[in-house]
Amino acid sequence: MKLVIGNDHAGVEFKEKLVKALKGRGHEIINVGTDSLESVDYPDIAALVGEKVLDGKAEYGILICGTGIGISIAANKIKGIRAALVHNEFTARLARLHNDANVIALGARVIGDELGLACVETFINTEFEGGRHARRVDKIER
Ligand SMILES: O=C(CO)[C@H](O)[C@H](O)[C@H](O)COP(=O)(O)O
Repeated sequence: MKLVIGNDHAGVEFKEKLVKALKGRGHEIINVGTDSLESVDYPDIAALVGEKVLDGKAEYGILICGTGIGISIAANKIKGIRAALVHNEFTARLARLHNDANVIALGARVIGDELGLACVETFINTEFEGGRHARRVDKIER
């Protein structure tokens, strides 16, 4: 699957591990995050990831900052982006099943490497359930 990943300075190490693991599982990764520990502003990264998802260059986006909070707030300002801050496999699954989220946000200073990878795999492998949830997602979009 084609995925776009973006991170700020707080998420460099976690991003590197995640990218390595995802590539190892056959995914194609577009990296628009920083690879340096020098401070950058997470809204700029959220914008880059949002653009790739909306352009169809990637099926899903992955966003990483220290907590996942700032970068998900920023991404959710972009029309058409539904970013879910996820802390476990349950919320990763529900973000797709019920919310049709197209971006997963993770906190590098919150989540462990293995759990973060499991969350991403669960997220990208879960289909939107539609039905009553489609009506609600439509209302969000409007
Ligand atoms: O978690 C974040 C935003 O929600 C960011 O990744 C930053 O780490 C956080 O804002 C702290 O910023 P700092 O410049 O690294 O102190």
